[in-house]
Amino acid sequence: MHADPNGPVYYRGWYHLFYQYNPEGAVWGNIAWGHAVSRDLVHWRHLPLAMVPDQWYDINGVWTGSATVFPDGSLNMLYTGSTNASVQVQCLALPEDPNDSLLRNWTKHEANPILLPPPGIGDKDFRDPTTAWFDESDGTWRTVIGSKDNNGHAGIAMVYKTKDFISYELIPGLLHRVDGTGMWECIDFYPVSGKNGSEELYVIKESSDDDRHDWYALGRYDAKANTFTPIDTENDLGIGLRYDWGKFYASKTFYDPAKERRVLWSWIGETDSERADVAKGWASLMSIPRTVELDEKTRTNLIQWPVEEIETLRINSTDLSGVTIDHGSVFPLPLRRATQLDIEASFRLDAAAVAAINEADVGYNCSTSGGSANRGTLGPFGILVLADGKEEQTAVYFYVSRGLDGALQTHFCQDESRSTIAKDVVKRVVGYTVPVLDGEAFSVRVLVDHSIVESFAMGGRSTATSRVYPTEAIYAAAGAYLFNNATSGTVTVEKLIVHEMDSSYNQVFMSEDL
Ligand SMILES: OC[C@H]1O[C@@](CO)(OC[C@@]2(O[C@H]3O[C@H](CO)[C@@H](O)[C@H](O)[C@H]3O)O[C@H](CO)[C@@H](O)[C@@H]2O)[C@@H](O)[C@@H]1O
Repeated sequence: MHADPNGPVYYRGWYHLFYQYNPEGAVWGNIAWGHAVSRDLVHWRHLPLAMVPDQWYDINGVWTGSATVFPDGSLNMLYTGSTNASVQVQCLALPEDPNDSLLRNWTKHEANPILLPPPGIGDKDFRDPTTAWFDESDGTWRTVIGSKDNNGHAGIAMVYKTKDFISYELIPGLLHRVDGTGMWECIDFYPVSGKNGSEELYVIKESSDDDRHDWYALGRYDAKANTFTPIDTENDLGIGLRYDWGKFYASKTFYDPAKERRVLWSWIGETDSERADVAKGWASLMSIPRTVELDEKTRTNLIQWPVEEIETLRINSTDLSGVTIDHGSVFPLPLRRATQLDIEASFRLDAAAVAAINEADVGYNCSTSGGSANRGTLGPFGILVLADGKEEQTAVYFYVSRGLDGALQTHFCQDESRSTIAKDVVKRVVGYTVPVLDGEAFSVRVLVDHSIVESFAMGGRSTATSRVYPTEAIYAAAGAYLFNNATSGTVTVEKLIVHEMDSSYNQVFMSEDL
């Protein structure tokens, strides 16, 4: 099985993805670093393991880490080792041959471990160093390490400074702390642009060991004071914004200098049983890589979007724009094949129906309000994918409600409850509210690939990823449908373009790939 993406980096023409990997089975354990490379983020070649647990300081696992690229183009890797006594320590690894653009062999530094848990921090609560950044004020590199403080069950982020990546000094105070959020795994910390001269903000992300979700907050970083301050305390880290409302954990970003963008990857685990993983001999996927930007229109959230290279897999495209769907109806899409799709859709509600709802409907919640079967005045409406027209379907939908203040509120949800008739599968309805600004249509992009649905609402303001295991809605029996399950009003499908997607076969690296 594989898990967390590690040390993603662009090096000498190749995108590198390392990842937590158990070479010995389909369950977590014996953690080494798997390694794959790509020229385009779409076609991948597997390389031999980059690092294995072979030293006393990482014999219980070569855990998560990050790459740092220096101004001269060289790079290093910081990672967590789980020692022979299961203490979490930080370690340094360097490419054995910097001229090898494939970065096949790594040397663990002789000074390892280079950092031990500081006083007051549990031996098992000190892991996952971030990519380091350079602080001009004192000429040191800074890296963040996540932990927890049992006093208040707080998640905490500590910053270390170093000149040589061998000796470190803990900067007094904490970069950030939020009570009640528990251990912060796999912290990420990076600036997001201020385009058009607007102020740059910072993103801090933690993977919550308590609830296994990736939470982020937007805020300001004061390097001198060593503090991150959220722009909105109600959306502080671990309590407000999530990268994705579905299955999405231990993610990591890197800056891609080739295309001047920040790219995000995540571990998408299985939601069926461990027994099923063992039977099939593998477990988990990596998400489609996503670009991450600040939403300049709202400045309250990020925008995530599949990297543009994914579009090279588009084959047949069908334009079905302009359809109107009446309330209480389902419309089958005339597609040749519906197991691998990239769907671009936008919807407009009947203005009269919107004006007609006066009563506040504040209690709507994707997870607890009955999913796509529960009918309201303005929703649910959207798309059914991996659907056989009978028993199996995954619904991707919007539901619009009116708040106590009279304003409309839009929920973007993904309903897995009918995704399979198989037992022993976790099936939920996931999702949350998504900002929709005046005049905007309800837009969604849905990527479907047999057992995964990755959806991006409102240009990427909100996303939801579901692992699904259809047993009937497969191959030729899988279809896609538009639906409007509202009790009144029509929905006009302003745009609907469905692209069939080609497969991207990933193979072992061959010399001719060079
Ligand atoms: O692989 C270690 C790195 O992965 C991270 C984040 O995913 O920690 C995962 C974590 O949980 C794994 O082990 C659990 C069993 O102990 C298992 O239940 C779970 O499914 C696994 O993902 O690994 C440690 C140690 O077990 C545990 O505290 C974490 O939750 C990351 O923090 C590690 O560097």
